[in-house]
Amino acid sequence: MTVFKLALVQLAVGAQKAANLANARAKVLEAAQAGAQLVVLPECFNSPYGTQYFSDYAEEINTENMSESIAALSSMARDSQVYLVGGSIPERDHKTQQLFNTCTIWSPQGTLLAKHRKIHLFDIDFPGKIVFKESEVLSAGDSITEFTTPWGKFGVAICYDIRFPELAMIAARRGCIGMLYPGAFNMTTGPLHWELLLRARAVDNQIFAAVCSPARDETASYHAWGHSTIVDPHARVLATTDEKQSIVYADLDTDLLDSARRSVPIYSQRRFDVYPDIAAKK
Ligand SMILES: O=C(O)CCC(=O)C(=O)O
Repeated sequence: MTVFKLALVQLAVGAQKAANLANARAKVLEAAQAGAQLVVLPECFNSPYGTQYFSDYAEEINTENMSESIAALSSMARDSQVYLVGGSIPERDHKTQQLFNTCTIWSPQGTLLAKHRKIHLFDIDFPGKIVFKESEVLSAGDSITEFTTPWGKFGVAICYDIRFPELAMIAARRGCIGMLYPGAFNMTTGPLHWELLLRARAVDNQIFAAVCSPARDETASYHAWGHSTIVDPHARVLATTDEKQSIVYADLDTDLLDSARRSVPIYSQRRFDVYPDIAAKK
């Protein structure tokens, strides 16, 4: 049996970047103190969420010459000795000047393990409820992201990416034991789909899945749903919260992967003679 502790930091995020970074650092250290070995921060944790903010808060991701948020992430991983999925920040590509919504993933030594640029941009028009068009300012990433820990591999994707089951399916079939999603759903699609999508990704693939939101700020232009949640390979909710700043913890037992897959053996029942295996390497 291998058990490790996952923590989701549902962070209160405001307009001051330095305060957001200091708060993230304090909460990551608190999670590590409580025994967490893998910690996730929310989507857009260094800036308020909104297309009007991305350019002002954007940073280049350069480990040779670290900018404010990148240096903060590296040192919070190192000082707390955890694997850190660093939520996301608006990234400015040095060469093209394009902006991306990007998650960086850090080792307990503070080295960059991987980076995920949000692949599916959040462009929705829910009449009378919410219109949001990330593509007005952001460009989309074009690669699938995973990283390795002592407990197994994890796939990473950002918020709206969770609606595209292919990413979790590919990660799981390539051996990932879980999907980690920094996210920031809203007051319309949060109650409708947040938990449903997370549990669907888990049950489809019999993996762990977790989604980490910012806390809700009623004074901000975007009201995040909150409710950061961790589910197991049976798609049971292991831990969740409300809309306020908090840390959500769960002990993940990797034996559950085998037991879920033995009980409902979809891994050996797939019919790639009838439909293609989208995870097959071309
Ligand atoms: O898919 C949704 O309903 C919300 C997605 C979102 O908020 C995002 O991608 O940032």
